Amino acid sequence: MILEVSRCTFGYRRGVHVLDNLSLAFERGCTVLLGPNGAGKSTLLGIAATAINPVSGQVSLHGLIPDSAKSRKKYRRRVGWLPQQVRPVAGLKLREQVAYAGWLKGMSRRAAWDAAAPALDRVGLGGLGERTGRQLSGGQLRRLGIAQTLVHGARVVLMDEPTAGLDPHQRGVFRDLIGELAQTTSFVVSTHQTEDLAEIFDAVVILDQGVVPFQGPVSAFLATAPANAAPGRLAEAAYAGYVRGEV
Ligand SMILES: Nc1ncnc2c1ncn2[C@@H]1O[C@H](COP(=O)(O)OP(=O)(O)OP(=O)(O)O)[C@@H](O)[C@H]1O
Repeated sequence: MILEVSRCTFGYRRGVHVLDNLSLAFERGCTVLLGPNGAGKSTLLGIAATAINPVSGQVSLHGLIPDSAKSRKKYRRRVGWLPQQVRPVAGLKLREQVAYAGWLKGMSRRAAWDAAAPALDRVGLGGLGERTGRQLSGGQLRRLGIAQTLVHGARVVLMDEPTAGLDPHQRGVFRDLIGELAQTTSFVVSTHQTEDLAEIFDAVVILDQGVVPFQGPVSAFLATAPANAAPGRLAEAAYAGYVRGEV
């Protein structure tokens, strides 16, 4: 058990809870977070990243609870977050942007600068360190976002729809990268794309209207697909059996 969300409640409007007393544990490895639009996936990832404070409940990483300035800083270095939009920082070259991300997480300038080059290498952007973020494609920008989490040695990286809007080739590049990085880093990835699920992920969590109707290994998830489901669409068919639709 690595990243735990315990009895978390949160709503954007008074009296309307997106998550209500939700408890969930993400295991080591790659977990895909599925659910319909408005299910609360981004909210859950935001809480796990400590970008959103729940009204009640807490998160923890290997028992580390981010409930003080010091523990929050430590937690945020270990838990990276890739929000839906990775924004290039105006005027910064890629290595500078990655180093800046490390510095924001509390690394010294020197350590962040030194760690930025290998982080860019790991995501396949090593040769582009002199470019600025504005010169990158959508897929390269997502990879830059991952480098920004690797630079400070995140053990878990939370990603919110990282492949949305990417063409099939870039999706493939991204999938291969996650496969490689998963040797050393755990991932929780929210997505609406169910194809190729078994190739990338170890576990599935489904969130629907703030509750979790399924959590378990990919094989157990696919086994719940109806017997008449087409072989290439098992994940889609299994998913359809759990969700009630848009909120
Ligand atoms: N900043 C906000 N202010 C008010 N309501 C919000 C805000 N962000 C999200 N919501 C609402 O909270 C609910 C959960 O949204 P959230 O973005 O967490 O869902 P999601 O599962 O990530 O959806 P999607 O798959 O469409 O990205 C939705 O009803 C949404 O309209």
